[in-house]
Parts: sequence; C-alpha cells; structure tokens
Amino acid sequence: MLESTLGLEIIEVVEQAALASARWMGKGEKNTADQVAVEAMRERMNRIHMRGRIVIGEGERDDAPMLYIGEEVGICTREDAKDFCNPDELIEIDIAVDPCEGTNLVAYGQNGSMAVLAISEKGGLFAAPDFYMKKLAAPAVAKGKVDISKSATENLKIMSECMDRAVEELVVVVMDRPRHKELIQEIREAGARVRLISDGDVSAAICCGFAGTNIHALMGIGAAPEGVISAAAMRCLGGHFQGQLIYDPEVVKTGLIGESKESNLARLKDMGINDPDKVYDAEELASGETVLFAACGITPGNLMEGVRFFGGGARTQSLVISSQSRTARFVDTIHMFDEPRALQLK
Ligand SMILES: O=P(O)(O)OC[C@H]1O[C@](O)(COP(=O)(O)O)[C@@H](O)[C@@H]1O
Repeated sequence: MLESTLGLEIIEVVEQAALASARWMGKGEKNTADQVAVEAMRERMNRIHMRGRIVIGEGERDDAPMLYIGEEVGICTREDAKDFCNPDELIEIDIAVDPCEGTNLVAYGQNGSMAVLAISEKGGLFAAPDFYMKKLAAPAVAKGKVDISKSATENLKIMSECMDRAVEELVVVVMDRPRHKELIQEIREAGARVRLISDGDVSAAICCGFAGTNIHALMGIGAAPEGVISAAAMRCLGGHFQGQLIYDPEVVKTGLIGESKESNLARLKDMGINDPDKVYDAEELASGETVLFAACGITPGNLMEGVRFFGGGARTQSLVISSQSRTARFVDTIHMFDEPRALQLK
C-alpha cells in the first residue's frame, strides 16, 4: 500500500523542500535554509491523502512550530477524513523527516546536503531521542559480519575479506570532529583511507549501500535522528547499519548533549529505553513491514545532483528506495515554474 499510494507523492515532498532550500544556497543563513525547507515539506505533505505522524522531526512541539515530533500530517488527519479518504489512506503511518540535512552545507554552498524522509506503518520507525549515536554502515556483503562493538581495525579486516580487496582500497567516511581523533588515527594506521566530512552523515551512510560510490564505510558518532533515517535506507538496500545511543557528554566532547550523563540516562528511561547501551541494527531502527525512503539533493552529492535552476524552472534529482519492491529509483525531474508553477502550489 505505502509504495503504490505514496511513492510518487513523497518524491514531490522532498523535491519541494530541496527547491526551497536551494534558493538559500551560499547565503550563509543556515536557519533560513532549514526553515524554508520545513515549510515547503509540510505544505506538500499536508496535501497527501494519508494519515501521518511525525516521529522524527524538527524537535519537540515547544521549540518547533512545524514538523514537530507528534505533529499529524496529511489530509486524512482531518476530522471529516472518512468522507473523502479511502480506508487504506486512513491507516496511520509514521514519518521521519530531515527537510534540510546538512544546513551548513547549504549555507556555505558545499556538497552533500539533501531533503530526506522515511515512512513506515505506525511503530515502524524508532523514535530516537535528540541524542548522538555511534554508527557503523557498510555494504551488504559485510552485513552481519562487521560489528560496531569490534574495533575499526577488525572491521576493516573483515570488510577487506568480504569485499575481496586490500584494506588500502577501502574508503571510510568520518565526521571531522575532535571526538574522532583516535578513530581517524586508527583507520589510517590500519591502512584504509579516510574521507572527512564536515556535515551530512546520512548521505555517507547510504553511499555504503551502493556499489561504485567509492565510500565503503561510515564510522563514528553523528546525530541519532539522522541515524534512524540512514537505517531506513540501509534496511531497504540490505546494507549493514548499526547504531548505539551516546548519552555521556564526555564521549562527544562538543555539541549539544544535555547536562550530564545522569540526566541523559534519566531522560532515556522516561522514554522507555531501558537498555541505553543497546546496539540497534537497521531492522530494529526501521522495523516496519514496509519502509520507504526518499531524498532529493539540495547541493550536489555522491548519490544525487543538487538543484539546478534555469530560466523558468529547475532540475532536481531524487532517490526513492522501497523495502517492498526492493528498488532504488533515481528520479530526474524538470520543474517548470512559469505557467505550471501555479499548478504545483495549489
Ligand atoms: O555537528 P554535530 O553536532 O557533530 O552533529 C552531527 C550531525 O549533524 C549533521 O551534520 C546535520 O547537521 P544539520 O542539523 O545542521 O543539518 C548530521 O549529518 C550529523 O549526524
């Protein structure tokens, strides 16, 4: 049901967010680049015949006026929905969104930003707290063989065996953060090559699921909500993804991670997470029977082109991945702004 009814619609949702955000590329205003993407995504989502609930979004209701966690989206959330929505459309679905993944990348005109979302039936996506997450992504051939609890050196050796290549031929993406100093050193000493990124680890994780991207692993700590979205894509692709929540501010060194380890543990308990050290795999983070993932490039990236404006229009490239049909479709769209623009928005 999800893919046939929502497949095309969710492409338009990420396209509209990317188009809006791309107007702010290189303007040095990351909050605006994010805000316009949020508004565009929400506006398009609310025209879809579905009954959606945001499980990963812009934050708690008090801080985020739109696409906040718990917000209901889609026409079929209206009270009179039974009059115009068919029974399939009344089934509740959960949605994880990141309308502008890599706000700094957009603001400074750098590669790798995208508008992204994942959908599943109710309860099918892990409602991750706004914490950090240790992540390990790797290609399908290494699935279940590499393990986040092993050292980077061990995992690289396993990957080299599964992928039939020397460790020196592997490329590992790591976020360029002080917390990764030792990890980077270890990967280099093991012989692999490191690609440091300033932002945007969703794209890096997903690249591991595609042959030919020359990205073989993502290692290190990034944001937990982004981890769930990455897991949704990797679940559909059959790639390896594991995540472990990080609740100790000492581990992260920089960034927003609550006041203390104790208060973070208490927060996790309140959320019903009783084993804070649990290692989640892709099938647990995105456990729904059907999972759909969609992304649209804002700036150019390893998987997709960014938005390219031209007189009277723009061209976008999106990716939609489905666990149902086991497909990953790249969609190249030309948006004509002159006359059809009115059609797009109304
Ligand atoms: O910058 P931090 O605090 O290390 O967080 C890393 C996370 O931030 C991101 O780079 C996204 O940043 P934005 O929220 O600005 O889009 C993620 O890709 C990554 O998981």
